[in-house]
Amino acid sequence: MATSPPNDPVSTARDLLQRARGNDALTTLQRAAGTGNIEAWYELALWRLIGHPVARDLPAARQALSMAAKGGHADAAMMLIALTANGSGGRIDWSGALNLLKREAQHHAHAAAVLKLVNANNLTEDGYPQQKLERQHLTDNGSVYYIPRFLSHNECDHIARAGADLFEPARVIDPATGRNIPHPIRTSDVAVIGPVREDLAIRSINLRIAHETDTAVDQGEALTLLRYAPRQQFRLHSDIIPGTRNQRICTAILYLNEGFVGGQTRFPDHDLDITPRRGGALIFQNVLEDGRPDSKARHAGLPVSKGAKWIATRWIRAKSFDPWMGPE
Ligand SMILES: O=C(O)CCC(=O)C(=O)O
Ligand SMILES: [Fe+2]
Repeated sequence: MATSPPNDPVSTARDLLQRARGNDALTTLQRAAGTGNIEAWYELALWRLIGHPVARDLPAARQALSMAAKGGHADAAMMLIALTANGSGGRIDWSGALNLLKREAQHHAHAAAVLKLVNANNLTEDGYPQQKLERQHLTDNGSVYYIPRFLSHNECDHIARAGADLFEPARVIDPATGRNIPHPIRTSDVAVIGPVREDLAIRSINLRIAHETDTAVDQGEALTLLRYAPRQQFRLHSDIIPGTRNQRICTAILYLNEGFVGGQTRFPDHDLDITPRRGGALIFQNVLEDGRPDSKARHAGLPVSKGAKWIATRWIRAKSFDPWMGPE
């Protein structure tokens, strides 16, 4: 049965795409965008970000987001602000992004909430903290340490919300069969808070992690949200990636909640169990001074037996890491 043709340009374009008429789809959107249709600009921006059905072009994506944002598109504005701050498709520009957010906050409640989170911190003009936080060394050589007041409770809630709609069960490709199978080690649900979702509250947290670990912010992989339901766990493992040229030198685990049963982070070789406390950050080195993997850094997220455990992990590489490239 024939369906009646959709009458808005975005639906029309998507419909054309479904029928493998990519060029017509693009023309439809570009025409609509030319008449000031902000949904068409937004859709064009998404295509440029995703890299389908057109090539990925981050500067062009930002241009399109800017057009949509100027017309009042709230999601486009938030994405533009994220990309401006993290330097996707342009130079890193915290203060430019903050100015955009201040303007946006006058019209949209979500932007106002993010601005409030950012303003609760005393930041440099590049968005970094002014000083380091109090830390507790858990090993003699300082390879594992804990920062009890790393996040405010509002920041914990914000991180949890920033990725919650993206949760999916952890999976890996089975090398034997090539099939996508449940992850044998990590049974939690995972959600990656990538560069497009790195709003200024998330960005300021990523900058804080860089500051505390004496690393450059672009060494960090995207902040990843993990949620463990009862019986879920992260079995004993090392965060090291075998054979990579850009090793995960250290890891920051942010504890977003408490009140569940179980779920401690255990380092068997240090005889260390860390009980998650809301707002705390556990940071540890995965490599020795000479850069070789530290076998004692292996650790586990013990099974949760009651309630849900929420954390956010940032794995930090030896050199800069491009969040727009897939895993190597
Ligand atoms: O859940 C935990 O406590 C450990 C998480 C972990 O090992 C990781 O995210 O790499
Ligand atoms: Fe780990």
